Amino acid sequence: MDDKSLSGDLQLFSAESVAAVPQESGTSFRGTFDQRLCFFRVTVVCGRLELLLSANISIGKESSTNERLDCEGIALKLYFYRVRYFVRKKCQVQMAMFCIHKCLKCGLRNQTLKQRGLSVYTSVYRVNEDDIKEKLQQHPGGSIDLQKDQNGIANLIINNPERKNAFSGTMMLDFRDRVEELEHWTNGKGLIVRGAENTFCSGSDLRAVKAMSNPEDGLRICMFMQNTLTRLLRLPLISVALVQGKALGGGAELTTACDFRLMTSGSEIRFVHKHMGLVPGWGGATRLIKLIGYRNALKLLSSAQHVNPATGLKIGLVDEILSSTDEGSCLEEAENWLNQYTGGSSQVIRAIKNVVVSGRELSQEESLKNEKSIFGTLWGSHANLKALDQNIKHN
Ligand SMILES: CC[C@@H](C(=O)O)C(=O)SCCNC(=O)CCNC(=O)[C@H](O)C(C)(C)COP(=O)(O)OP(=O)(O)OC[C@H]1O[C@@H](n2cnc3c(N)ncnc32)[C@H](O)[C@@H]1OP(=O)(O)O
Repeated sequence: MDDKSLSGDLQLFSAESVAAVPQESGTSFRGTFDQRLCFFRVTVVCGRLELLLSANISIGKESSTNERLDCEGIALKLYFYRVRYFVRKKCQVQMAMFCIHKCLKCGLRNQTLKQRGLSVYTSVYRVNEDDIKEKLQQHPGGSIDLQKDQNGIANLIINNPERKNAFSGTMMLDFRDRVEELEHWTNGKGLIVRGAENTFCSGSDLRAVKAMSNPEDGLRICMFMQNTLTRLLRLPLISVALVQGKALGGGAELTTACDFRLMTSGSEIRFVHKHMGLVPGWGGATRLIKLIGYRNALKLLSSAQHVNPATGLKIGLVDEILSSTDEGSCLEEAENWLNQYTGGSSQVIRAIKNVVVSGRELSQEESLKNEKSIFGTLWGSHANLKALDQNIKHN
């Protein structure tokens, strides 16, 4: 693994961001830099506030403006787009520019001065994660299991069958850790998200929900899960939710954080939030609208209706109805379905996911820039040269 740790002081140069960040607290950062991908993940710490940001970096030689700083002969420029965070009141920082100094112990000098990185996606927030971590730890049960195979396909398994795979507190923490592990899995191409023992997931563990039913904890859990599911959706892997049995509440929301959904006959997806006196809080409503449109999303959320495979297919929530129902055969079917999209070089598959996600999440201009940058990483690459050598015909 090429990752290097960085830490140091942080200077904020955008007037807007300076105004938004609490000035009384020292601002510092810690982070990791993936040298292979030129991808930088950093947690900015302002007192009790923590922002989790990720970006690629462009390395150039000029250094004159405020946003650039010459570090050991290499100017670093980090752009964080649309940084959103919450202190007591909501703040939004547009285009915060960070400059890093005294931190380049990682030998960036030896890097090629060529931009090779992944895109700069909008960042996700992370507020007082430690506070909620302590509380989540008090609600144990089940696990989130990750199996990665040699072909670049992983299985992420929600494993708490005694409670129909409801998410206990520790499972939420596990889930975040497994997603982080996948973020670092550079050979990966595809991901199947499924539940143990023939059912998907019944949402949050209601015992934990009851114990943390105050609004403060509710918001913290909501942000924690939004963060993790956003990271899941942005993984450079083609992901599929294999829905067997029931996907309820948070479980239904989880299906929307995958690129595709496959359902077995007899299974159902159901946004039961209305009946719980709630709306989705794990980002499920936001994603659902993108998947099935405003009107269909409004219908599903306001009726809390059961979505069976046929309805799911009709409204575009579901991509395929699987013919098998037993666990092993379903999994095999799901793997075969996914293989249609994950064949070939992992670099290319990951790049495809990258440009598609950035096309959806970024402005047209930002996405075009990202596409150019990703294109630049592939032009003349091994896969590209090999294809040229083979003189392929596409008829
Ligand atoms: C909506 C907000 C959202 C969030 O943002 O956090 C949530 O996800 S809240 C949770 C929403 N989900 C539910 O309300 C599910 C409630 N449970 C059911 O509807 C049913 O249990 C089921 C999931 C449809 C399964 O029904 P069935 O097949 O008949 O099995 P059982 O009912 O006997 O369940 C077995 C066992 O599992 C326990 N269980 C199921 N789901 C949960 C859950 N989410 N949290 C805690 N425990 C759950 C169920 O209580 C049974 O246990 P015992 O009663 O001890 O036998």
